[in-house]
Amino acid sequence: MGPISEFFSIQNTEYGGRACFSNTALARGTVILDADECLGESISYEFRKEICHFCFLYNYGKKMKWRIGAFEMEQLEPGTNWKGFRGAGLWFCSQQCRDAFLRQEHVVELIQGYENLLHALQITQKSGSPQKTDEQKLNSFLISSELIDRQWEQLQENWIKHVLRLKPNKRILQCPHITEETYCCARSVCTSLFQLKHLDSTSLTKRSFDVLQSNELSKISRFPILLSFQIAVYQVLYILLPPSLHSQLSVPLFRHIMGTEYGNAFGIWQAGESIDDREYLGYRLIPQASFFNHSCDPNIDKIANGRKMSFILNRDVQPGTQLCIAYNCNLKLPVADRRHVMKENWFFDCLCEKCSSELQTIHKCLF
Ligand SMILES: C[S@@+](CC[C@H](N)C(=O)[O-])C[C@H]1O[C@@H](n2cnc3c(N)ncnc32)[C@H](O)[C@@H]1O
Repeated sequence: MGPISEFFSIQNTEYGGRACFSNTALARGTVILDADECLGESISYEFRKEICHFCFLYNYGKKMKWRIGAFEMEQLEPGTNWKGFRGAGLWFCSQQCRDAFLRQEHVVELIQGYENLLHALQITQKSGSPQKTDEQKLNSFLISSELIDRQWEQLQENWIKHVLRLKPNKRILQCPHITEETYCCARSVCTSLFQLKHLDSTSLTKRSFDVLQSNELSKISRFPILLSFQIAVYQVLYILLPPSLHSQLSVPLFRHIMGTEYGNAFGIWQAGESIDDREYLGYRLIPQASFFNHSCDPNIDKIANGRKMSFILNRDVQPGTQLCIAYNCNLKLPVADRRHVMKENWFFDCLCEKCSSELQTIHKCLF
């Protein structure tokens, strides 16, 4: 994959896949990585108007003032009729953030994708509630990788072939009911498809994304209902993406996006509150920053500043030291509770140095 930073390299560990190790002795305060290239983000539906879509500012529930209107769209793409444009479900904290968002090359494709999804959500919301899903039944399936593969094969063999046989104007009828969750997830995949389409294939983000660890099986095994949810998101995108992004959508890429976002995404949190009190606002995927393992005694602090995420050493380290961050967990909890949080939220048994040594101590006391 090539180097990510001059300060560290990625190596295998015995306990938890790959991790980052310092190349030299490093001093406390060293910024070992500044990352601002996001491959996708998802803002929770209830907070969609309260978070700046560009810098992720959240101002204690205040609605963001800036939107994109038909006027801005006409400037971006003159000659297209933008009457009836709904703003693509985007809110910004300032004109600067809105303009920075609009300055992205080819951004009209992305806005068109968001707008289609928003339009479809609004139609579904007007048409009343969907048939109730039998969550209990869906969650009782015994999941294996073969079963997941089979479901996707069936989608390709049956549903996609059926849709392709229909006239384009009839395909919309095959779109599943869109919930707020489907909408948010589809939007996030839409962003990833857009970014991946326009990223240089040798860029660090692209190279990192390609080799991210997928947690598809562990997550779906824990919540089998997610398999049908993900298939529904795929169907929504298949029907609603504009042609420029539709051409990017394939089952393997979609599965990689969905499988990797779960274990690698960074939460977007309300700033300035304690870990137990702050609001969870959404998440974003920053592939080059996704090779840090978790430690319950992390030597790296992660600081979010607008779109940028900085990773800063909180102590001096020797060459070859593993550089770890803390995933979202209250580190003051006892070892069993911390490990429970990691298992429930991140689907792994934490084997960081602190947990290993505390577990050994408990073991020695008991036996
Ligand atoms: C964000 S990724 C970190 C990079 C990952 N190790 C890799 O090879 O791509 C998170 C995954 O790393 C592993 N991991 C991270 N911290 C760990 C820990 N303290 N104990 C065990 N596994 C860990 C888990 O498999 C987790 O799902």
